[in-house]
Amino acid sequence: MTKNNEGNSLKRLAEHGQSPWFDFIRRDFTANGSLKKMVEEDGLMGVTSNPAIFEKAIGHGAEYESEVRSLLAKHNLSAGELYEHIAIEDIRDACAVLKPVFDKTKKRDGYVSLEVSPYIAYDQAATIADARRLWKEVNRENLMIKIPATAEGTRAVKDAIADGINVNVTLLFSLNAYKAVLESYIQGLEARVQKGQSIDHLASVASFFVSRIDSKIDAEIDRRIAENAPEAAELKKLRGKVAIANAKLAYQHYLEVSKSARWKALEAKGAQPQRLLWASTGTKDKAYSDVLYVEELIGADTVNTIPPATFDAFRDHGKLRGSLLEDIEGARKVLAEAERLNLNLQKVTETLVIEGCASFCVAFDALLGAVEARREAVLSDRLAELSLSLPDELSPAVVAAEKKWSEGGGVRRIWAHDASVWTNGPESKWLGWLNAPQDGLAQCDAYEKFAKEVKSRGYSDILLLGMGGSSLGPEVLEKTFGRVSGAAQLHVLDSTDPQQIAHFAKQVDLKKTLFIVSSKSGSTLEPNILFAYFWEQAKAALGQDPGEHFVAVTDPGSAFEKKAKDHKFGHIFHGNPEIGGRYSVLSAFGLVPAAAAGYDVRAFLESVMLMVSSCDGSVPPAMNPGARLGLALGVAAKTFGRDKVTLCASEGVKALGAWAEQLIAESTGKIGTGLIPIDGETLGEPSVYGNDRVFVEVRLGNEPSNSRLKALRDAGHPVLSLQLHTKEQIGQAFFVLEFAIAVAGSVLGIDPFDQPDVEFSKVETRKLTEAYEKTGHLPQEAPFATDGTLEFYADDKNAQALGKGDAVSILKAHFGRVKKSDYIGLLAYIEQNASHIGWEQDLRLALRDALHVATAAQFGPRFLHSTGQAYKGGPDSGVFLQITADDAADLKVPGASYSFGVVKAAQARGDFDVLASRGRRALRVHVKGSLEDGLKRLTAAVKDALKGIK
Ligand SMILES: O=P(O)(O)OC[C@H]1O[C@](O)(CO)[C@@H](O)[C@@H]1O
Ligand SMILES: O=C[C@H](O)[C@H](O)COP(=O)(O)O
Repeated sequence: MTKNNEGNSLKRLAEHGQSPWFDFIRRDFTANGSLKKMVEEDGLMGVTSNPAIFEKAIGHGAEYESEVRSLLAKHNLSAGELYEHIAIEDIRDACAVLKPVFDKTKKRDGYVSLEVSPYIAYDQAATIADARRLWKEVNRENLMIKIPATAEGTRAVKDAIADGINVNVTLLFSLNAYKAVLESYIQGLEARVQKGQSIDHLASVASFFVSRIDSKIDAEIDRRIAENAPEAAELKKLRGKVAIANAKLAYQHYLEVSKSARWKALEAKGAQPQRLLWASTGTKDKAYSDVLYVEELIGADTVNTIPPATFDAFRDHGKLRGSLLEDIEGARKVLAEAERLNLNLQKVTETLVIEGCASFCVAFDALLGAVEARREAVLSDRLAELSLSLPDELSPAVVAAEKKWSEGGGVRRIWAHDASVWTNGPESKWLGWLNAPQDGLAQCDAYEKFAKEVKSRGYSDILLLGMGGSSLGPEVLEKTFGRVSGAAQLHVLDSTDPQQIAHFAKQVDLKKTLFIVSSKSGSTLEPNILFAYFWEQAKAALGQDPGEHFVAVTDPGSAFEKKAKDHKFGHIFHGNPEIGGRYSVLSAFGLVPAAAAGYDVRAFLESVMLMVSSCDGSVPPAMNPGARLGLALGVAAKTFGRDKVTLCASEGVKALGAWAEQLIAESTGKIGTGLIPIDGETLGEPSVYGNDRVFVEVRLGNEPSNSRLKALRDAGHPVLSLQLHTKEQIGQAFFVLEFAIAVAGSVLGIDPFDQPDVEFSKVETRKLTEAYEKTGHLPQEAPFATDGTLEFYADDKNAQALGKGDAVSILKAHFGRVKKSDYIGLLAYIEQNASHIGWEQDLRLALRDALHVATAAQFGPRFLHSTGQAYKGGPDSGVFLQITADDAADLKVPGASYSFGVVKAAQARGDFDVLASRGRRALRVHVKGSLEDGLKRLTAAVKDALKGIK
């Protein structure tokens, strides 16, 4: 059929039964009337979008900026949510412009297509769920949901059609795939008919891609011609021919099915055919006509979605003829020839689907990354910022890891609770922390009511009793925010040291103290015995049962919950059993003490939610602070041996380090691997560090960055900086670090949510306290050497390695065992007070500066619930000096035959036994008599010993 080639060629496509659609969308184009003009003047009958098209529009179009700003002014939205708001609005606007076409053509044309997330192209259930969601959200009858024609997508097409959703099936390249798609469409219609539902309002197109096939096949032809293949001449003849031939045969299949009795039956019930839509019709090879893939594919009951340049070109010089039915035999020959010449169209089309899905994912990543960048710019200093300064060797490895995570959907899988991110173990049961801030906001009324009540009761002090995750978070909050005027002072006690307990008991006014006993499990020894002690103290002070002055924070059904009920506690707050202790700060374990101390829990959580959204599954790893930080930490440790995570925080948020220590060590330090956190080690010159360090800086406001960090950066050490603009953003730091450590755990190949080695010390301790209960004393032990008031203890293996000399010689032998990339752990079972902290600092810095290794300065038993896991289960690079002492005074544990002093001694010995049983290099020094004198002597001996170590 030859037609007169005059007038607007685009408009005249209709004469051949073909509908021109536009493969483009952009807000200003719709808003300024350009789209409408095309409808009116060019006979435009539909619009298609895809992730790449939206990437170009939203990612680069300035017109979206104000919308991002106004959306964020009203809600906290993630990049994914922002994108969807914007895209849906664009799609709806275009739907409005096309609605007259839709009405005029009686639902045949006038559609606007929106694609499901490209990330789920191989997941039938997720695809259908996304299709349903988008269909509902957009809520326009002239919407088409685009679904990729993977095997899974093709199956989802049937479900979507059966649901009454208009579908545009995209990324179709092969005849076989097309046949399956058409079958799916028909089955979907049949399913509706069977259910007695109407089918006359439904529309579907099958987007058959054209130019991409030629690009692939032509490239192979060119390669073989360049290699002087003997069949070069025949190959050359196929250039630019295969895609069109392939499309023509697809159309033949369409015509055949249209004639079938099965189809006629549906047609009789009002079914519209699933038209073939020629996609990818922009000319990629400049050697071909710029309207090639329009001119050669004109035929009845088809659509061509044309990109802007091709649209203009066709309007300008496109020629019309009914090309689609021309020379079908010739098309068959082209394909047979391609087969004979081994161009392997089947393989090419399979590859193109995979590549198509992958490239839409890349485009979507770029789009979401661009939206996230806009979001960050708008939120500005309401959001903490992460910046990574990575040395040359580490940087590409981290970028590669980000790419791998992007391709593997790691972040999305975390949010989907997919345990295969880690070891495919029980991890999915420990991800409640991801939603803790949101859950906390939902419970804010209860926290606020509690806060009011605490205030109205006029407490002077709040004493929190707990260990590890139950104490470290509240401690950070107290040290960071301090006392709120008019509210009580929060104290956190996490020790069995009798001096320390007595000190706390003296510090508070027992009559006006609210006690918070925090224990997830409810079975941890320390909070239980501390509760027993302070219950008695409060009772004596108040002269009555003090139940109403006690609050429990514990997981539902725990042993402590029962105790709290029996003791008629004023409040019992439940934790979430799907959150481990070290991940619990943004749940009741942090929020209850925060509320009691008068902190604004709601504002705090609202700020955290901004970071939650930054770490969302929609934010590509390269832009996602949680993923970036975690990948940098994981890769630095795993591939470059930089496993000493050296924490360095501004004065105002310095307390964060102790919390981060537990998170890092207990989460990652196991099965011989892990990150070793180093907190509070004053920064030194680059010369005192080995290449096993990564520095994590947490900066607050305008507090200057530690000047030494610059020298460290210059010396090639990685510095990962988190800039907090306000103290409140410490909540954001909690979340981003939690996320990062989960990611690092994946890189290390471990389950970051268990703590397999902690239990061992508890067992050893229990054995010792039980022995005490029976015999009235701890099992005898003898030092292997004594020097004045310093007694040295160790297992046989360590003792033999250290010899029986004086303190200096033993310490020299012990620290002489330190090798490059080891770390030293000082584990002091003494009161944690300013003077002892200073003493430990002095000693650790002397060790670091002499031996150039990382040093950890800890107090027992507190660290047992924190870094203790890594010291036992992590890499065998620790050299430990345990310090114990005679207690100047002791305190009885009510209801037990032992005292706190005995518990502490048993804990130290249990800890040592496990270190020794793991073959760790460990030495215990016990100070007899005056502790202060003994500590001085010990420091002097260590310093002397260091002089003799090369
Ligand atoms: O809150 P709980 O159950 O008393 O546990 C306290 C701490 O003890 C540990 O289980 C380690 O012993 C930590 O993981 C936890 O934070
Ligand atoms: O639906 C339309 C397709 O997404 C589009 O035509 C793809 O074209 P391309 O191959 O030029 O990317």
